[in-house]
Amino acid sequence: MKKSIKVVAAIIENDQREILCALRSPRMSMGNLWEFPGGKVEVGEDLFFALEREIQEELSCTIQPLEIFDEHSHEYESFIIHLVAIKAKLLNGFPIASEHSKLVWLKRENLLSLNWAPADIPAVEKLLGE
Ligand SMILES: Nc1nc2c([nH]c(=O)n2[C@H]2C[C@H](O)[C@@H](COP(=O)(O)OP(=O)(O)OP(=O)(O)O)O2)c(=O)[nH]1
Repeated sequence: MKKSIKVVAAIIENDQREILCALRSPRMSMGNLWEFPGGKVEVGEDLFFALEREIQEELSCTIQPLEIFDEHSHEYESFIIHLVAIKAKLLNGFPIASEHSKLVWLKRENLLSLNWAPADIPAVEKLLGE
C-alpha cells in the first residue's frame, strides 16, 4: 500500500496581489518543480502551527495562517499526498530561500507559466478563478 502524507502549503500574497512560489531544488524530492512553500505535518500537529513552523524553518520569516483555501489528495507514483493549501500573510521578516533554488512573486495570471508539482494544480487553478 502506498504511504500517505499530509502536507501544508502556504499561499502568501503581497500588497501587489502577487503570490509567493518556490522552486524545489534538485537535491529535494520532486526536484525542479514549483510549489507553495510548506512541508509535512507531524503526527498530532495543528495544521496552522505546522505551517508556521515549516515557513520559519525554510524561509526564515514569520507568517500568520489565515484560512484553509484548498484541500486535495493526489496520488504520486510512490505515495499519496493530502495537500492543504492555506492562505497566509507575512508577519515578520522577508522570505529567504535556504532549501529552495528560487523564490518568485507572481501575479495570478502568470502562475500557470511555472512547472508545478502535480498536487498543486487544483489550488493554482482555484487561485486563477478568484
Ligand atoms: N511543501 C510542499 N510540498 C509539496 C507541495 N506539493 C507537493 O506535491 N509537495 C510534495 C513534495 C514532497 O514530496 C512533499 C513535502 O515534503 P517536504 O520535503 O517539503 O516536507 P518536509 O520539509 O516536512 O520534509 P522533510 O525533508 O523534513 O522530511 O510534498 C507543495 O505545494 N508544498
